[in-house]
Amino acid sequence: MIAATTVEVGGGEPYAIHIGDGLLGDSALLAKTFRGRHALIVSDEHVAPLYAEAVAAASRSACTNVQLHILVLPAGEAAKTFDNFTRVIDALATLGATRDACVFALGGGVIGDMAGFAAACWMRGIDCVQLPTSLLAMVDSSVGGKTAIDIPQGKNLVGAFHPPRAVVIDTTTLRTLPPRELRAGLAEVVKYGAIIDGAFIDWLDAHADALLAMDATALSAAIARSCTHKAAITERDPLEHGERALLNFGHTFAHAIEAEQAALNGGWGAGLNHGEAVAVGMVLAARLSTQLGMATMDDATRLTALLKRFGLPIRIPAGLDADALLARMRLDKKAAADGLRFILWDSIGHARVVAGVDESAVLQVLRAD
Ligand SMILES: NC(=O)c1ccc[n+]([C@@H]2O[C@H](COP(=O)([O-])OP(=O)(O)OC[C@H]3O[C@@H](n4cnc5c(N)ncnc54)[C@H](O)[C@@H]3O)[C@@H](O)[C@H]2O)c1
Ligand SMILES: O=C(O)C(=O)C[C@@H](O)[C@H](O)[C@H](O)COP(=O)(O)O
Ligand SMILES: [Zn+2]
Repeated sequence: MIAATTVEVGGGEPYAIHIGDGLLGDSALLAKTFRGRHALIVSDEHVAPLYAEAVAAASRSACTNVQLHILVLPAGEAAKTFDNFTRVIDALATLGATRDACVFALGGGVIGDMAGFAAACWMRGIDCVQLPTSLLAMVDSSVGGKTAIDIPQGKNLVGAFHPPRAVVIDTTTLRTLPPRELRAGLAEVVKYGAIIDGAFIDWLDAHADALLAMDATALSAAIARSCTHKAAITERDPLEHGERALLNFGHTFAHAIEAEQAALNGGWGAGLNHGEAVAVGMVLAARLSTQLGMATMDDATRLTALLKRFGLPIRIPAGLDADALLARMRLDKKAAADGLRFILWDSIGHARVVAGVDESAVLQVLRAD
């Protein structure tokens, strides 16, 4: 049994991130996060059969007259659509959810983003408690309040900032997570080391085998350190006016890869998943930093080696065209009138926003892969 930890997120809308074993069944904890009588548990077809009943039981014992519904959506990136968003809204309407209602987002980042967006929109904003069950959702998507759905033109293009009421991370749910999804989550863990915590990269190097073997102590430590970074950055800059953009390291490339794969292969989720695309994107961002004379090639090589060790892809998938990827990047949310903005680094652990990046340098990096 690993000792439970809490990371507090301050600012205008403070909340707590609870990390520990078995927390989904902790009715006293759920009672603290739940104000009203209506509860909608939104989950997916893989996660709901495993964990939705535990959350429902805890909600019923937290509030004896709770009106509760469990909505089960298809799993995976292809489900992060307007249609499924509408299904969440319909479920809230059918439940008769009042302003003190709560949406419990039980699943990976897809469910967290989509259910969170519905909570942001219903009656202009009701509580959303994030109950992440994938490593990626535990270390990244459940914290910070970015919610969204995908549209054919790009990832997360329709969404809102809506901080959760609380985040409850039950680390025992990782026991059922498929290995590929564990590795995808490790990509976003590596990201924190890459952007602001070089010592974390040393730690990840030293604990890579333990993490891949699902060692509970190593995983809990990685989750807590990642959440602490994400909490601190999003507390200081909740709406991405500045520093928060660092969390987008690798994402200009990753989102272009994900969108282009979707266009060529018949929908979102084809090919690399988000974490895998971020791994490739971080390698490309590191190489672009070298190309622009900001950083040495040694740092890019070290990052690439760590991602490879975690079983993550490090190259653009075959068949994706460099010009098509560049065109996708022009709709990146960080782009502005002065052109593309990338998160690049001076060295491991020292990233910054770079505006007005020359497209020819980007193309050179894409073509060299
Ligand atoms: N809002 C943010 O700040 C933020 C941050 C990072 C990523 N994201 C978004 O998150 C999404 C990716 O999230 P993801 O990687 O969790 O993908 P996901 O939600 O598709 O989950 C991955 C797969 O694992 C399954 N799964 C999840 N937990 C499980 C468990 N405990 N046991 C068994 N199966 C389980 C899911 O059913 C799914 O098939 C992307 O859409 C990405 O854009 C958002
Ligand atoms: O929280 C953030 O800010 C991030 O950028 C975290 C990213 O890992 C995440 O993929 C996010 O959804 C990307 O945001 P977007 O604004 O580029 O869609
Ligand atoms: Zn991401």
